[in-house]
Order: sequence, then structure tokens, then C-alpha cells
Amino acid sequence: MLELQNVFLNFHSSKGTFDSGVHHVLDDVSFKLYENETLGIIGRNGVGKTTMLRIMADILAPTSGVVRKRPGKTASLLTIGLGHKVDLSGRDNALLSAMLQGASREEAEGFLEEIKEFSELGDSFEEPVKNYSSGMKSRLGFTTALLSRVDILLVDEILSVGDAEFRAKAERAMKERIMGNQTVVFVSHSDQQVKALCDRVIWIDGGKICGEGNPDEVISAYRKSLRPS
Ligand SMILES: Nc1ncnc2c1ncn2[C@@H]1O[C@H](COP(=O)(O)OP(=O)(O)OP(=O)(O)O)[C@@H](O)[C@H]1O
Repeated sequence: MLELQNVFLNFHSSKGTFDSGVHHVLDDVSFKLYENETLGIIGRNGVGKTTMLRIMADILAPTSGVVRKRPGKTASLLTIGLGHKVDLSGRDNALLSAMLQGASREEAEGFLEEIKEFSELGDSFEEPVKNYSSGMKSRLGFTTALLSRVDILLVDEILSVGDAEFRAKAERAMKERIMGNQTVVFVSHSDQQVKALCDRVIWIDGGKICGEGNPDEVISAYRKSLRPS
């Protein structure tokens, strides 16, 4: 469905701590994402998990290497507040996002009441997003992506925000989508969520894939690596 082949990603950095001002974030990363699977990406803070999702979503081009997506397939990055036009209402943002993800205006309008109901934003749905809390933005972003149709859903930590009740509801809805043949790439620091939702896990560190495969085994190796020896 999607493949990264020998992907390198460098950022130019003003910090002197990196090699000649270049920060090598991804260093020869290759993997395949298969249709209908839920792939988890784990690793310490700052190792490049979000960067990988942004490359898969075509938001960021790799410094070198190839990203191949099956023709006609859409991928959408689900993250807090990304792409929200803050002067527009929740309703208009939901409409825009659904259309950007490939829905016609009519189809997108058809999703709006469902988005309002699931997100539990009430009258705030008609308010500008600049007045939203981060929890409210994530409810809007999560719900819009959940209810519109994308072939590959790229989920960045979004299930870890919001109150406990909404989080449980979001996790249940995500599970249903996964069961219903949605292809998902899921970045999370929650072992429990990754184990509950993912078929396969990739662990990255130092720009490389350090482990790949069964969630229990890869998470256990990752946790072991964090313990002081
Ligand atoms: N636009 C940018 N310009 C320069 N450096 C960047 C940029 N975006 C990310 N980085 C750096 O690249 C590295 C990887 O960032 P990334 O957000 O992908 O990490 P992450 O694994 O998702 O982290 P976390 O678990 O904390 O969310 C970090 O060191 C970060 O500071």
C-alpha cells in the first residue's frame, strides 16, 4: 500500500551539537505498509516518529530515498490542530478537512452533523477554532478524520489527549475502524494502546529501525533498552 525505501531525512540545525549543522533524523529507513494492517511506530522522544508520518503523508519530502504509494490511495495525518484555520468555526474546518481528504462538498456536508455529535462540541462547533482548548481541537481533528474516508490513516499521539471519557470513546471508535479494514499507522507512547490496536510494530532509534514485528516482543525489547544496565 505504501513503501519507504532507503529514506534519509536531514534537518539543518542552528545548534552546534549536530554534525556541521545537519541533524540526521532518518538514516536509511525502509519498510512496507500492507493493506488493512495497523502498524505502530514506537521510540524515544525526538527520534523521528512524527517526521516519518509527515513523509508518509507527503507533507515532507525525504532528503533522499523513495516513498511509493499505490496510485489513487489517500493518506491523511491525524494530529492535534494541524491544518486548522483558526479564524473559521469548527463546522467550516470540518467541512474543509473532509473536502481536502477527498469528499465532495455534498458528501462533506453530509458528515457535519455526525462530526458535531461525536465530537461533543455542542454550540462551540459554530465558534472560531482559535477559542478552542487543545482538547477541543483534538476532538474536532480526530472526529473529522475518523468520519471522512481516507485509505491510510496516520495517527500521531492523538489518542493520548482529551479527557478520559473522550479518550476511551476515541479508542473504541478507532478499534472499530481498524476492524473494518482501515489501514492505520499509529504513533504512541502508550504500550497498552499499541498492544491493543497494532498488528505489527516498528521501533526506531538513532535514525534506524531497531526492531520490527510482533507488538509484545518489540515493545519488550524497547522497554529493556531504556532500563539502565
Ligand atoms: N522542521 C524541523 N526543523 C528542524 N528540526 C526538526 C524539525 N522537525 C523536527 N525536527 C527535529 O527532528 C527530530 C525528530 O522529531 P520528531 O518530531 O519526528 O520526533 P518524535 O519521535 O515524533 O518525537 P516525540 O516522541 O517527542 O513526539 C527532533 O530532534 C526534532 O527536534
